[in-house]
Amino acid sequence: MIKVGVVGGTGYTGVELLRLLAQHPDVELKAITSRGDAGVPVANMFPSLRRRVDLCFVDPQSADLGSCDVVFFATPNGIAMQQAAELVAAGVKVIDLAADFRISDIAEWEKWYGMKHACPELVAEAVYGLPEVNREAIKKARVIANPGCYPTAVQLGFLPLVEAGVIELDNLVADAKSGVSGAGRKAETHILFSESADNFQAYGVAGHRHLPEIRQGLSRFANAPVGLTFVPHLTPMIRGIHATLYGRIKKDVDLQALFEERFAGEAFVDVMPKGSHPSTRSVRSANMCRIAVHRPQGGDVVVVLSVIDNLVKGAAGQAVQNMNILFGLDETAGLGQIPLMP
Ligand SMILES: NC(=O)C1=CN([C@@H]2O[C@H](COP(=O)(O)OP(=O)(O)OC[C@H]3O[C@@H](n4cnc5c(N)ncnc54)[C@H](OP(=O)(O)O)[C@@H]3O)[C@@H](O)[C@H]2O)C=CC1
Ligand SMILES: CC(=O)N[C@@H](CCC(=O)OP(=O)(O)O)C(=O)O
Repeated sequence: MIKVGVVGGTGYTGVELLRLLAQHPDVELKAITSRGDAGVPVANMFPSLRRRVDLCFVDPQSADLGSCDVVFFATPNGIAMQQAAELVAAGVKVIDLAADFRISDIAEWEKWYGMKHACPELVAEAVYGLPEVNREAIKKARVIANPGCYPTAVQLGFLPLVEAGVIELDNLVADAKSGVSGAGRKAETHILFSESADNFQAYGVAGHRHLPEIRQGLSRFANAPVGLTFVPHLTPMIRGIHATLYGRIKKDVDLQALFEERFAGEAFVDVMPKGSHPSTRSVRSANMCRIAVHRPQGGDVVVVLSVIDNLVKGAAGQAVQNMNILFGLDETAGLGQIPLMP
C-alpha cells in the first residue's frame, strides 16, 4: 500500500482528494492536516467520508509526513515550496496542487504570484504533471507540479492543433468559465451565494495568473512563442470549467481525425463525435476532459470546446492520476467514477 499524506485536508481540493484516495485500492491514508481543526475527526467535518476515513486532522507542524511515500499539498500558493525540499530529502514524493512548481521562470512566477520563491532549485527539476504530455517524465519525478484548472482545460484543447502546427500561434483566444468551487472554500465576498448566484461575470481580463502557465505549456508544445488572450469568467455553478478556444487555421487537415489520433488510448480525454457540444455536467465528479472540435461554416477559424470538473481533472483527480503514474500503478486506479446525472 502507498502511504499518503494530505496537507490541506479541509479545503475543496483536499476533500476531493480524500474522496478519491479513500476509494483507491492501493492507498493507505496516513496523515490529513488542518491548522484550525487539528484533533477533529475528518468524518465529523465531512460526513460523506463516514465509514471511509477514520483519521482525525492533525496540525501540519506535528504531522508525520516524513514516513509517507507521497504527500499531496492541497494548500494555497507558497506553502509547498517551504516544505518540499525536506520531504524530498527524506525520500518522500511531493505532488503540489498549487502553483509553486508550475512555472520554470522564477522571476515570472514571482511577478504573478507576488512573493519570493523559497525553493527555486526544485522548480528546475519538478515535472509539470499533465500526463497526456509528460507521462515519461512523471514516472521519474520527485516533485510534481499539478496543473491549474483553467490550464488543464485550455492546454488539452489546444494541444493537437499546436503540436501539429495547424493554427497560427500569434493570436490564440481562450474564453473560459469556471464554477464557484474554483475559488476554494475560504470565505470571500464575491463567492457568497447572494453575489455569485444568478450572476455572470468576467474577471482578470488584464492578466490572470494562469496566463503565464498556459502560455508556457503551449509554447513548449509548439517549440515557439505563443500569443494568447485568456479571459476567465465566474459562472453560477458549483463545479466545472468550460473553455471555448479559438485559433486561425493555417494548414488544412481533418481536424476530427487529428484530435482522435492525438488522444487515442488516453483514458481521461474523450474526443466527442463531430458536431458535439460537451457539457460540464457530463464530466461532473469524474477525472475526464471532454473535447469537441468545430470549424464553423467551413471557414478558417477552429473552435474547440473543452470541459472538465475543476476539482477532478482540474485538480485532485489529475493529482491521483499523477500518483498512479509515479508509483507504476494502472493509471486509472481509483479513478473510474462515472459523472453524476442529472
Ligand atoms: N479549487 C479548485 O478548483 C482548484 C484549486 N487549485 C489549487 O489547489 C490549492 C487548494 O485549493 P482549494 O482546495 O480550492 O483551497 P481551499 O481554500 O478550499 O483550501 C485550502 C486548504 O489549505 C489549508 N491551508 C491554508 N493555509 C495553510 C498553511 N499556511 N499551511 C497549511 N495548510 C494551509 C487549509 O486548511 P486549514 O485552514 O484547515 O489548515 C485548507 O484545507 C490552491 O493552491 C488552489 O489554487 C488547483 C486547481 C483547481
Ligand atoms: C473561479 C476561481 O476563482 N478560480 C480561481 C482559479 C482556480 C485555482 O485554483 O487556481 P490554481 O489552479 O492556480 O491553483 C481563480 O481564478 O483564481
